[in-house]
Amino acid sequence: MGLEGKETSSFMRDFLEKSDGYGVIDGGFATELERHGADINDQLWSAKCLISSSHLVRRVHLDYLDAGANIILTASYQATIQGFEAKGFSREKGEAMLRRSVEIAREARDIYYDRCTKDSSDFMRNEKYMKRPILIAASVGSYGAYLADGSEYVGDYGDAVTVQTLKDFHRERVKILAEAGADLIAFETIPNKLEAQAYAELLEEEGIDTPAWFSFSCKDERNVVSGDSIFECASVADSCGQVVAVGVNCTAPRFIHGLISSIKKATSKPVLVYPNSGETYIAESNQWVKSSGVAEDDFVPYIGKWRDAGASLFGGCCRTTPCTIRGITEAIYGKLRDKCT
Ligand code: MET
Ligand SMILES: [Zn+2]
Repeated sequence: MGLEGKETSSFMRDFLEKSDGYGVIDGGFATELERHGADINDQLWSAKCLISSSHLVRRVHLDYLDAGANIILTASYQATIQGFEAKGFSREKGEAMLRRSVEIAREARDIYYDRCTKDSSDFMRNEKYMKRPILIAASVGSYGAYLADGSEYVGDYGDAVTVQTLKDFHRERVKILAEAGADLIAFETIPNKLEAQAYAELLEEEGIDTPAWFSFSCKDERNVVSGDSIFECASVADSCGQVVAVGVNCTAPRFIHGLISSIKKATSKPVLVYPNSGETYIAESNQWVKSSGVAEDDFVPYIGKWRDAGASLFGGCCRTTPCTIRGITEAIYGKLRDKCT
């Protein structure tokens, strides 16, 4: 049975209230695995590490928790039953790996809490902060991410792909992740309105009671990568009862301020932003390149401005690191502490 509407809608607000009004999301996950030497140049991308490097997945989760994140996303972004099957795994094994992604993140949270009770060596000596609530968000990448050709940065699936195609593609995975014990489902890097509609219908049809967030990848201050307007996309998220936060990820920092304003016009749900480093992904060469003439790898100084514009949850996406997240934590909670004293 689904949660009562009120319960779902207050989920994120309750969490934010317990976290002094703001949330810190983790940073780039796949790119951080890569920085640790993982070879993820693969159709499964970060999910390849679920097969043989769960220790590294857990380590990256822990690094983000140590940096102050209070929401961590699982390594399931590009983990799909179809993708595992294409690699020769049985359906059961594919499903087990999806569940495993949630389990590893939960293990990291347990280890983190356990360590915090024994050790207070970090800058977060504040006991209240160390015992902060931490949410595990099961990451769901778009259909374009499964295609593994950079489609999530283009958003044009062609006429043959309909809402029904997308619902059928995502259905089993979303059900498994919802039942695996995640606190919420993070629909990430959504490239068009069609996929947002598919997710909304799917959540409704399956009566999924795990709260969800919808996060879009955008190409400028007003439009998601397909060209659909962020206002319309955020409106789809707004009308879905299970959606507890709406925002953007894997988008250049320079567009974030304008995007927050557009999203605020479409919804009163909490707004989340976790931009990438501002570099552009080139699918053919599997490389990230600097956008011409713009230096913006450090967006931490803008966090206060984005907060003033109305965002409540902040983190990083591709090519951001635990160092970025530490900066965000200090920007948010440092300021709040000043306010209280
Ligand atoms: N949570 C995913 C990651 O950081 C999002 C990737 S966006 C292409 O790996
Ligand atoms: Zn990203």
